[in-house]
Amino acid sequence: MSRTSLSRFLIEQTRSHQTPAELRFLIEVVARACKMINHQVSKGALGGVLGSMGTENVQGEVQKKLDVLSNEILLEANEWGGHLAGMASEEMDQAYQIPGKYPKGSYLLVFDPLDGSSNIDVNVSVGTIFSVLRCPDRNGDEGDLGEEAFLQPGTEQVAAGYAIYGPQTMLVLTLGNGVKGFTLDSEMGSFILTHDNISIPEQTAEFAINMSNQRHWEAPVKRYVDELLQGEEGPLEKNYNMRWVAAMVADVHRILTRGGIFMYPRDAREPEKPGKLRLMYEANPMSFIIEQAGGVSTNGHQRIMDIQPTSLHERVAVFLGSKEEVERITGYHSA
Ligand SMILES: O=P(O)(O)OC[C@H]1O[C@](O)(COP(=O)(O)O)[C@@H](O)[C@@H]1O
Ligand SMILES: [Mg+2]
Ligand SMILES: [Mg+2]
Repeated sequence: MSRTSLSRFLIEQTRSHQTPAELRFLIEVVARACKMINHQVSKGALGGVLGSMGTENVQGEVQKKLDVLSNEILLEANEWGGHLAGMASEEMDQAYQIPGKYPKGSYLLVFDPLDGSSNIDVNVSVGTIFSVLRCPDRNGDEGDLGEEAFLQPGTEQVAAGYAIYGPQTMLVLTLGNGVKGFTLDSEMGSFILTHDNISIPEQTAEFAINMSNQRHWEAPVKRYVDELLQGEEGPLEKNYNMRWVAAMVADVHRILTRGGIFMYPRDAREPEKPGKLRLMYEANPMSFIIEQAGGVSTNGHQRIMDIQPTSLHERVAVFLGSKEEVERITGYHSA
């Protein structure tokens, strides 16, 4: 059987003028970093990588050892080989400018180095999410690359992807022309194309939401989930199943595989924040992938990828997945 590795797929993309060589190298470097993170994650207690660092990130969340280690792996790999102007991450207060390289690199890399990190210590799937933007032309200004360069709507992404470290390790990627899934062949050390043209069914009977927050939700979300729970006897006239892995990567991966709707709405716990998930390095890359697979992604009011970010660590409400259900809950927000 002839197999297509990620490298071969990317070379073909470049040959057919769909992906500039520089972007190809950048994706290769990110994929290599994901393999290294996978290796660290899989060591578990044997590698002394479980547990917390005793530090907090800029968002006041306790950092796990693997959050910090994964961030360092991505930074180090891309600093030297990534064709980048800068990087930004969930685990860093400020954007990071590639030393001495600017303005050579044409791209910006934004990432959540380890998503679902509360799952690490209980041996449940986690992942890495990334998004690639073009570095804006700064008209010869060689000063510090500030946060503003990164504040681009999701529609400006040139690539997005995630790695999932689960029973199988996979890399799921979009370059803006569909979604491909690659499975890590750990004996060969290569990602192999196993899921060509991933597409999400328009209809679904499966939802994902953290139900423990129900009392804090806004009225449209309460109404929608109440209708889901009524099943065949309710207005939606079918029975729904529920799943919640507590790692966006794993919940989105399930939706790409068999459909579904994922919701992390804003709620009354922290009313000043418009949701829990981060726009730049969780919601935007996942929305790009979901849309490229034929799904829909909104914040209840508008398409997530149309939102103009105002800060690096901005949060957003997220409703994404199968078209019919995402459009239904989005409609309830304006009813
Ligand atoms: O624990 P909760 O509130 O259900 O939140 C789960 C959500 O939080 C996240 O874990 C946040 O990601 P991080 O682990 O990168 O902070 C999402 O992946 C997931 O959907
Ligand atoms: Mg995350
Ligand atoms: Mg994280």
